[in-house]
Amino acid sequence: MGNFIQIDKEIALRHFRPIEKFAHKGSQGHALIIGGSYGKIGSVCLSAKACLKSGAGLVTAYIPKCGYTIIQTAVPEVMVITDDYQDFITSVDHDLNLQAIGLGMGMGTQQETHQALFLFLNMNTVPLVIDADALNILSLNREWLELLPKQTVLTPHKKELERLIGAWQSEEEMIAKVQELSNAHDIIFVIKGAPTLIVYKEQVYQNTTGNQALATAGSGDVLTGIITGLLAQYHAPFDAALVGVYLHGLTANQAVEETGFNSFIASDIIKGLGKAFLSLQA
Ligand SMILES: NC(=O)C1=CN([C@@H]2O[C@H](COP(=O)(O)OP(=O)(O)OC[C@H]3O[C@@H](n4cnc5c(N)ncnc54)[C@H](OP(=O)(O)O)[C@@H]3O)[C@@H](O)[C@H]2O)[C@@H](O)CC1
Ligand SMILES: Nc1ncnc2c1ncn2[C@@H]1O[C@H](COP(=O)(O)OP(=O)(O)O)[C@@H](O)[C@H]1O
Ligand SMILES: [Mg+2]
Repeated sequence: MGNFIQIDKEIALRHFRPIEKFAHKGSQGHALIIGGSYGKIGSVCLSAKACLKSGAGLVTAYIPKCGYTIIQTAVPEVMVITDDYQDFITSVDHDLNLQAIGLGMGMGTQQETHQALFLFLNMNTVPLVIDADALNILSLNREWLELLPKQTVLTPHKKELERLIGAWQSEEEMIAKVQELSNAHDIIFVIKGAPTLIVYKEQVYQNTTGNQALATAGSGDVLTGIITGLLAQYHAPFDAALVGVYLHGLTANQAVEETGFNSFIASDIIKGLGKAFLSLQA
């Protein structure tokens, strides 16, 4: 591993913005989570709940109709807008006043969803966190990177990153290719792994929290929700990514005494966020 800036408690504290005493849900920002398809609505439930439990004031989920009862039952605090189509997203229409949007989890890569993403990116100006299938669709339409707002946060795991930038022979080559895209489009990359790296132009940060308990379905969906929740609270995108990655991993460090590495699931990250936030005090 190169000599990267280590994301520890001191660094995370420097980039963290506590909630003010006289905050109200309107001042804590409104986030939109866009994703889901038949059989993968859970990824949006996880992401939306993580977004709320990261302090966002309001969270709305934009999902296909099949997920309506599921998410309203699973996460009653989250408001819902449904696509016209039953099983996957075919257009993204909303007239909400938003501070952050997280998208891609469980979205699938149907042709109609490609079109929906293209039209959405052409009209969107809200800060974005892009994950999972939205990344996979971007990989098939690389020219759409031009449409992203400045300082958009991308959160690929290694396979999603390979689809986006092509294969690499070394970590140095991977980082060089990522920095090229980061500089060209003003993009923040959260390269999820063990450990996770955050690359933004010339800067490379390495997370110091997390463990193999996180190798479980939905843990990346939860991270997208956490980063989107911090972004909705007016953190700068880089700060939201850095603090989100730090807290996400910290929940695993703090939980394994009880769960072990095997019995820690993505919902446990959400459950552990309170304790992780409490640790983030001087
Ligand atoms: N409850 C729900 O609704 C859930 C919904 N989910 C949703 O499912 C969608 C697909 O997400 P996904 O990451 O599973 O699929 P995809 O990108 O095709 O990767 C598959 C292949 O890529 C590799 N690979 C995977 N991870 C890697 C890693 N960390 N590091 C390195 N390599 C890695 C590995 O390939 P292999 O190594 O086997 O060649 C694997 O076979 C997405 O929208 C997500 O949000 C999930 O979040 C789960 C819970
Ligand atoms: N062995 C590990 N050590 C530390 N973090 C891990 C490990 N395995 C997975 N993770 C973390 O878990 C998350 C996995 O994300 P992802 O593959 O997108 O999950 P999903 O798509 O199922 O939600 C990433 O944040 C990654 O850094
Ligand atoms: Mg993922």
